[in-house]
Amino acid sequence: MSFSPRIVGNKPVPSPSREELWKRELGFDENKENISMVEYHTLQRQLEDRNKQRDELLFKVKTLSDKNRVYMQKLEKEETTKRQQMKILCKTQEIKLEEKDSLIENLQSIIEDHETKILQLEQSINGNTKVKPPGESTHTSSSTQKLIEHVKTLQSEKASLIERLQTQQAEMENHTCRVGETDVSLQETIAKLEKENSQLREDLGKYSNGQLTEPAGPCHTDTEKQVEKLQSENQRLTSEITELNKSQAKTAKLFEQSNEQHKSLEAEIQRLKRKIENLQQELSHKRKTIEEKEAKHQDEVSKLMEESIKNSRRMRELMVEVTRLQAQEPEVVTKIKVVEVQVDSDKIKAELQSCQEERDNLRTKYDDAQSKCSNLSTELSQEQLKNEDLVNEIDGISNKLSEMAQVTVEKLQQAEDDKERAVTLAKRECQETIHSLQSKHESLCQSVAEMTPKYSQLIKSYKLLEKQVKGFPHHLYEVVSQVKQETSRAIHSISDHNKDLVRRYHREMYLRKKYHNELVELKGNIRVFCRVRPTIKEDGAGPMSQMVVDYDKDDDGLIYVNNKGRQQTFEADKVFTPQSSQAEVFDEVQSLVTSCIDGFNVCIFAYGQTGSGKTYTMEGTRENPGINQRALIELFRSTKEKGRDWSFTITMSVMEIYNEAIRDLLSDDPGSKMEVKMSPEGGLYVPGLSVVQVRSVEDVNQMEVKMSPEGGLYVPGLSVVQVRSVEDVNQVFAVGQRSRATATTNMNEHSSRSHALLCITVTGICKTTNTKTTGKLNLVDLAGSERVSKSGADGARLKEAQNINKSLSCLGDVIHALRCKQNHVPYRNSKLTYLLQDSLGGQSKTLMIVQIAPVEKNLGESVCSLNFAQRVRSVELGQATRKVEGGEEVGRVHGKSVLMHCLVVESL
Ligand SMILES: Nc1ncnc2c1ncn2[C@@H]1O[C@H](COP(=O)(O)OP(=O)(O)OP(=O)(O)O)[C@@H](O)[C@H]1O
Repeated sequence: MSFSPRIVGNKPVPSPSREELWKRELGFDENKENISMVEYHTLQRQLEDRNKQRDELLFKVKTLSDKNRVYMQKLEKEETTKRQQMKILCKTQEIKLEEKDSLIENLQSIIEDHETKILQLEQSINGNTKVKPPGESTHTSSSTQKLIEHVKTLQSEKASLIERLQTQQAEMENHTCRVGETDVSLQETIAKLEKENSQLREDLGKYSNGQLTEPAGPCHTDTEKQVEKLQSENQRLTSEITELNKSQAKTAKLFEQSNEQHKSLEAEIQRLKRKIENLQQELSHKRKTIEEKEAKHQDEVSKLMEESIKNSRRMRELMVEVTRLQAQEPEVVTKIKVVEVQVDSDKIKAELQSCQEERDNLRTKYDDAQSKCSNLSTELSQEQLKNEDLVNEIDGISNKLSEMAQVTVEKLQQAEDDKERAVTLAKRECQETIHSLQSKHESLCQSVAEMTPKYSQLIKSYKLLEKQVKGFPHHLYEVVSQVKQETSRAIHSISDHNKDLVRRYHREMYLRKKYHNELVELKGNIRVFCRVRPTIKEDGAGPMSQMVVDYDKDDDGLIYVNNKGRQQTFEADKVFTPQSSQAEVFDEVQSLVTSCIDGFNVCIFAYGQTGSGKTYTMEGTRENPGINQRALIELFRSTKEKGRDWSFTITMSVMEIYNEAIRDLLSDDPGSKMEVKMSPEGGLYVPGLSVVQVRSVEDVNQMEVKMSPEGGLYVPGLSVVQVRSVEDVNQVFAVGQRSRATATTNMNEHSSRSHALLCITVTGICKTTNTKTTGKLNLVDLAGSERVSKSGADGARLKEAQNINKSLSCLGDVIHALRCKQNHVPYRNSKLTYLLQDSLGGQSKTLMIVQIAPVEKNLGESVCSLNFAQRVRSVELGQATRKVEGGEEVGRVHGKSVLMHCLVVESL
């Protein structure tokens, strides 16, 4: 330690020595001798200890002053509550006393009234004792004595009640004195605590005076810290005080309960008072009636007395008169006088008699009065008895009142005792809690000392966390904004991708349509389907009925035929197995059928040997219709769908080719043969054929064909029926079937040896552009394709077979010529090819359904049919074209609009 000299003013002042510094540090005067190092250290230690003690004392003072404050508050509270309770008690007692006084006064006045009344009665009775019988007077005197006794007892009760009231007042005073004493004792304790407090302060002052030079900063901060820590303890103490308050509230509750009981007792007293009043009123009323009756009785008695006095006086007068008359003399005079006297005596006798009668009457009246008197006296005695009962009742009520007063006094006493007990208990509890709190406080101080480093550590971590938390929203905001940006970027990219996908999808859709159209156009060459019928009972049993046909699971265009141990593979555009339904078959031909609406010529053949299922595929059964009916239904549906922009007309003709002769199956004369002719304009036509639009079967049946052809290919006389619904179609089919059946002897045989044709023409006119399209759909159920050698026919059968073979081979030739792109296509070699010229040409769509019977015995024919299909399949017919009038494609197909026997008349 080194010190440099200080400059004070202009003079250098030497730096204080180490000893001086120590002295200053320890708070000694400069006059004190220098102290050694050892002394300094010991004094420093002592100073530290004293500081500690001072802190502790300060802390204690603080806690004590706090406690003192709390206790003072508690005491004040208790005092106020007690004062209030005392006030309430005093008031209630005063009210009670007042009530009792008023009651006593009332009773006294009643008694006085009674006494006066009794005295009056006694006086009145004494006045009448002369005429009354002696028994009555004794009775009245006994009743009055009783009344007097009752009054005396009431007075004694009153005196006892007054005594009780006085004792209660004395008790009240004692209680107030006791409360005052407790107040004084509490104030004394407060004063003691204040004294202790002041003493502690003085001690503190002493300590602080002994350490004047000591820096107060750190000590003050420590105490503050301790104070802060103890504030939490104070809170706990306050909670305990609230508990104490609760216990006090409990005592208050008890007090309230006693008050309630007191109130109920008061109500009972009130009720009894009312009852007493009622009884008193009744008593006074009865007394009044008695008085009235007594007065009446006295009047009557006095009247009777007066009358008896009057009578006795008259009697005496009469007697005197009689004696006077008897004493009179001489004879004449006496005679006269005797006569007179006799007369007078007679008169007097009569008078006497009347007087006696009168006296008798009076006696009877007197007797009556006596009896009335006795009755009245009995009534009076009864009334007196009643009075006695009332008096007894009043006694009982007063007894009850006294009991109740006693009970209330006892209860009040009990309540007071309870209250005192509760107060002492609360005091004891307070003391206990103070002790426990002191011990708790000590333990808390220890725990606080232990907790401080942990607390500082916690504060550190809290500050760190606070910093992190403060920074968290900013960080969160940053992250959220980043995520938002990323998500918006992702959404934008997704939406862009979606837009791209939509664009691509639209493009794909467009391309798909385009390619589909191109495919349909490419498929405009002859397409070949193969359909294998299921085995039927006609196939029989045995080795010849073995299945020789198999299919490829992966390729529905391949069919395998087991030809005597050698498996032959044939290709088709689609192979229908025996399990394939009519609907599945139609699904595949549907697009071809509907292309007829667009103005394409379509021809669908069913090719195959007899019994291979051609008719089943084309016509089907009633329950399971084939391509013919389904095609028409689909045409109706599609044309209806397009009906908003287009108006369509569907017409149909049904015909057959048998032995190279065309027959109109809708005609009235189906047997008549028809010819295909070319119109003068260069087309084929049937000379003499009437062309008319028919709308129903009836139209067909009734029509007269009169129109002459205007040119082009036509079948003269061919019936053309417009159909609008499936019902129309069924009717037309029925007519066709009927015509076919009537013309032949064996329908089955006939059907297998003739080609059945259903020609449907769909004419559409666009409502907006006035464009007209005409498409034809030819559905042909060919005759059986079996070879003549196999059938072994001769004569007519041979001719039939030859014609069939001819037409089928012609069909083959035409297809071959088309395949080889020969200049000449031999359409005219058979009626069938001639009729199907439009549908087999380069601008048409052709479908050949090759029917196969799957068993061993049909193997040869099946292989032949499949070979034919292979031949046909390889033919290239070129691109199909639409037949549109008023459009670009009209020129390409103009002049070929009339095919076979189908003549189309459009009424535009
Ligand atoms: N796919 C099939 N499912 C069920 N039965 C069928 C099927 N194909 C054909 N048949 C049945 O086979 C029998 C012969 O069929 P269908 O008469 O159609 O032969 P077809 O080739 O027309 O004979 P035809 O040349 O003599 O007229 C019929 O009883 C028919 O019901």
